[in-house]
Amino acid sequence: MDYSIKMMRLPSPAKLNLFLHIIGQRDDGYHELQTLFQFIDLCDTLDITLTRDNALTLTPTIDGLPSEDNLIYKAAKLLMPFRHDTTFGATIHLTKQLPMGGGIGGGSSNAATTLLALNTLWRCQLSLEELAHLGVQLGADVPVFVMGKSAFAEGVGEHLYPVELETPYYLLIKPNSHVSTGQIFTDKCLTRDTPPIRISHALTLAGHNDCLDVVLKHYPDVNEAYQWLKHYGDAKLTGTGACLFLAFDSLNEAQKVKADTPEKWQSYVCHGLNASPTHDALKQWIKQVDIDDGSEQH
Ligand SMILES: C[C@@](CO)(OP(=O)(O)O)[C@H](O)COP(=O)(O)OP(=O)(O)OC[C@H]1O[C@@H](n2ccc(N)nc2=O)[C@H](O)[C@@H]1O
Ligand SMILES: Nc1ncnc2c1ncn2[C@@H]1O[C@H](COP(=O)(O)OP(=O)(O)O)[C@@H](O)[C@H]1O
Repeated sequence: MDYSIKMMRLPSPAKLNLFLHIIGQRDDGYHELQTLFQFIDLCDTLDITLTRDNALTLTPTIDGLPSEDNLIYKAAKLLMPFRHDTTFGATIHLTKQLPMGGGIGGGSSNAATTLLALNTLWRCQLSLEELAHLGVQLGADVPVFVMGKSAFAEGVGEHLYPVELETPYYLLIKPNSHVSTGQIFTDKCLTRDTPPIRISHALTLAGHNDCLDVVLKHYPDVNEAYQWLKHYGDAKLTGTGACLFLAFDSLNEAQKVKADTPEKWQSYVCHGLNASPTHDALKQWIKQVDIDDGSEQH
């Protein structure tokens, strides 16, 4: 297989936390969670090209985020020691669509997509479990994107149990606030003692988000959006916010509520997914490269 001048375009999806229970706190201050992750078909796009210059180039620069701090760059750096050939480098172009810092995991998803793409292009041959283990150093949400399946998660999000969930349409609303995850987890009023549930109950339980009350208290704009969305059904917060979501059986119903959404908030209609589209696209790419190489040899 000739990977010498290969270019890959992969989607990098967002996630929702359908519920997020805080069941305790570790000695190092980190909170023990039980959460249900589902992907949605709202995605960034990464164009990754293999180079032979042992360098990493990331474009464009995101305002206020130096390239070295971008999780894409950090993920690529982590994988460098595993390259088949030390001349391998990469250029990566990010087309950002996902709102940042909204609890939908865009940065973690971009990191996971980078690990998956470069593992193939650089012929590192790491297993998904090994990539997830590397990725958790960058953020607790990276492993679920690496593994690529909707999952019930425990620990800080690294113990994953794949599950098949219903796949409704969602209306996703991004209030204008940027919620600080650290601030929410250090709030004295945060509920940290939700009784643990068994995985067998994860799919039947309505579930809740223990961060909701604290986020609503600190961020009036999120509170306003939540009170508004609640009129239409069981509105939920994803992660530590600021994004809110509501499930619908039909696309039409979701679009109707989107049309009513005040313009001051970004809103999106999307579809729940049980498998990450990154993995589907990567499989397609590998198949295509095999076909191309086969036809070149004849
Ligand atoms: C809450 C979740 C749920 O999916 O998602 P997001 O809202 O970020 O999407 C994640 O677990 C977010 O994990 P992660 O992305 O690693 O958190 P960071 O932003 O690095 O955390 C910022 C700070 O929050 C605290 N923190 C974070 C996670 C956790 N389980 N317990 C904590 O106490 C720590 O003090 C940490 O330094
Ligand atoms: N590629 C990236 N995309 C988005 N955010 C990134 C990226 N790399 C680093 N970050 C940083 O991570 C923070 C959290 O981003 P994101 O994953 O979008 O939100 P959340 O963790 O709330 O779901 C951003 O505010 C930004 O500073």
